[in-house]
Amino acid sequence: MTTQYDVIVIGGGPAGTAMAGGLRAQGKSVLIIEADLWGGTCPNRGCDPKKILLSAVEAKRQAQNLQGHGLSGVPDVDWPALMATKRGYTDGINDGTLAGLKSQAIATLHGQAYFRADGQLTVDGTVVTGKDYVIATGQRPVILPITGNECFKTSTDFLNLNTMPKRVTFVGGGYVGFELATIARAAGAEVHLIHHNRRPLKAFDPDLVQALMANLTAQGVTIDLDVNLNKITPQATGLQLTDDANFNLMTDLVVCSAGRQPNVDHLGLENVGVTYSRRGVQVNNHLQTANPHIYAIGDVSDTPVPKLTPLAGYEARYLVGDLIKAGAPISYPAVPTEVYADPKLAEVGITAAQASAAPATYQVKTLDMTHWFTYYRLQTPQALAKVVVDKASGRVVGASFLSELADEMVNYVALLIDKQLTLPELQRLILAYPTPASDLQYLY
Ligand SMILES: Cc1cc2nc3c(=O)[nH]c(=O)nc-3n(C[C@H](O)[C@H](O)[C@H](O)COP(=O)(O)OP(=O)(O)OC[C@H]3O[C@@H](n4cnc5c(N)ncnc54)[C@H](O)[C@@H]3O)c2cc1C
Ligand SMILES: NC(=O)c1ccc[n+]([C@@H]2O[C@H](COP(=O)([O-])OP(=O)(O)OC[C@H]3O[C@@H](n4cnc5c(N)ncnc54)[C@H](O)[C@@H]3O)[C@@H](O)[C@H]2O)c1
Repeated sequence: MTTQYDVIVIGGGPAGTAMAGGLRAQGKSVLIIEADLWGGTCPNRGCDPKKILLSAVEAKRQAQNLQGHGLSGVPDVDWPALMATKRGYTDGINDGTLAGLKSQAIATLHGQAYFRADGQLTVDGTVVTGKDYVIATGQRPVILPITGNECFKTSTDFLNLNTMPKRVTFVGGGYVGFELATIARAAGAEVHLIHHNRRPLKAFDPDLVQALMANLTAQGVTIDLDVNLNKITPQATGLQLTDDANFNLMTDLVVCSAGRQPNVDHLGLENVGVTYSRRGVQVNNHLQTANPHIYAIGDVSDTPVPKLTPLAGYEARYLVGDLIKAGAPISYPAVPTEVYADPKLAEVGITAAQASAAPATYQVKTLDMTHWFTYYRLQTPQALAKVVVDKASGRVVGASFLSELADEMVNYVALLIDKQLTLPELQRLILAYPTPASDLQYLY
C-alpha cells in the first residue's frame, strides 16, 4: 500500500525535525524518515555531548587560572562520571525526539530512504509518496583512504568512550580535531594533533590560530604540522602511525578528524535527477534541487555557509515559509562560528584579512583584553581580539576572539552587526555591569 503525504522529509536531525514541525504547524501532512537515531548528529553525537564533556574542562581551567588567586588544588576530570552525565542527556534524545514528533501528529518511519527509478520513495520495502520531498540527511565523518584505516575511530566513538586511553591522536586540524584534543588532554591523555599542512583551522584568523596552538602546546598537546599520515599498523604495544618521511608515533586511539562528507549516496538521487557535488546536494537560492519537487537543507545541502546547527534550523524555517507561499531567495545573516577549544576561538562578520584588503573602508583593531576587569577577575592568561570597524558609519562589522569568553562575545557582536548598532546606540542600552556584555563598548 502507498501512502501519500504533502511533504516527506528525509532525515530526523535538527534540519529535518524543524522542517517537519514547521510544515505540520501550517496544516500540511508530513512524514519524516530517520535511518539511525532520532535527533540526528547535534544532540546525539555532536554539539551537545561535546559541550557536556567540555563543562569539566572549563571548570578545571577556571580552577587552574585561580591557583594562587584564591583557590588551591586543581580537580581531576573523572571521565566515567563525566561520561555518565553525558549519557544522562544523550540516552533520552532518540525517544524524546520521536515522542515530540508524534505529539505534533507528524508521521514517522524508521529506515533508510531510497528514491526508486519510478520516482517513488522506499523505506525498507515500504513505498511512500509525497507532493514534495526535503532531503535533510546531514553529513558523516570522512575516513582517510590510507593503509590500515580500519583502525580509525570517529568523533562519534570518542564522544562515547568508557575510559580515556593513555595516548590519543587526532588526524585533521579542524573544529573536531581541536575540540576533542582539548577534551582528551584535560582528561589526562597524551595527545597528538596531526595536520597535513601548516595552516590548521584555515577559516580563522591566522594570528589567533597561532596563539591557540601555542596555548594548547603549553598544555601538553603535541601539534604535528606538515605530516601526511599514510599508514596505521597495529602493533603489540599500540597503533603505529607513519608517513612517507620520518614521522613515527605509537598511540592507543586514532581519531579521523579530517572533515565530514554529505550523506548523498544510498539515496538513489540519480534516479530522480538530483545532482550533487562533494560539498553536498546542489540547490538554487530557494533550496530547490534540479528536481523541482525535491529540496535540500542543513548539512547535506551545498550552500555557501558553514555547516552548523543554527543554519540547519534557519534553512528549515526559510523553506517552510517558501513552500507555504513562494517568496524571496534565501539570504543569510552574519554567521558566528566557534571552536570550543581551551581557550575558545570564535569569529563573525568581516575578517581582519578581508578588512586589511580594503583599508579605506575598514579599521582593524587588535586588542589584548587580559587587563580588562572581566579577565582580571577570572585571571584569564590569554584574551585576544581583532575587531573590524566600518570607518564611515563607526559600526562594528566583524570580530575574532580568542578567550574563555569568546562564545559570549561573538554572539553579542553578531547582534551588533545584525542591528547595525553604533557606539551611541549601544550606550543607550542599560547592560548589567560588570559582564562581558558591558565590555562591548570597548570594541568600538
Ligand atoms: C563532533 C561534532 C561537533 C559539532 N559541534 C557543533 C557545535 O558546537 N555547534 C554547531 O552549530 N554545530 C556543531 N556540529 C555540527 C552539527 O551537528 C550539524 O550542523 C547539525 O547536526 C546538522 O543538522 P542536519 O539535520 O542537517 O544533519 P544531521 O544532524 O546529521 O541529521 C541528519 C539525519 O539524517 C539521517 N539520514 C541520513 N541518511 C538517511 C537516509 N537515507 N534515510 C533516512 N535518514 C537518513 C541521519 O541518520 C541523521 O540522523 C558538530 C558536529 C560534530 C560531528
Ligand atoms: N564548534 C562547531 O561549530 C563544530 C564542531 C565540530 C564540527 N562542526 C562541523 O563539522 C564540520 C566538520 O568538522 P571537522 O573538524 O571534521 O572538519 P573541518 O573541515 O573543519 O576540518 C578538517 C581538517 O582536516 C584537515 N585534513 C584534511 N585531510 C587531512 C589529512 N590527510 N591529514 C591531516 N589533516 C587533514 C583539513 O585541512 C581541515 O583543516 C565542520 O566544518 C563544522 O561544520 C562544527
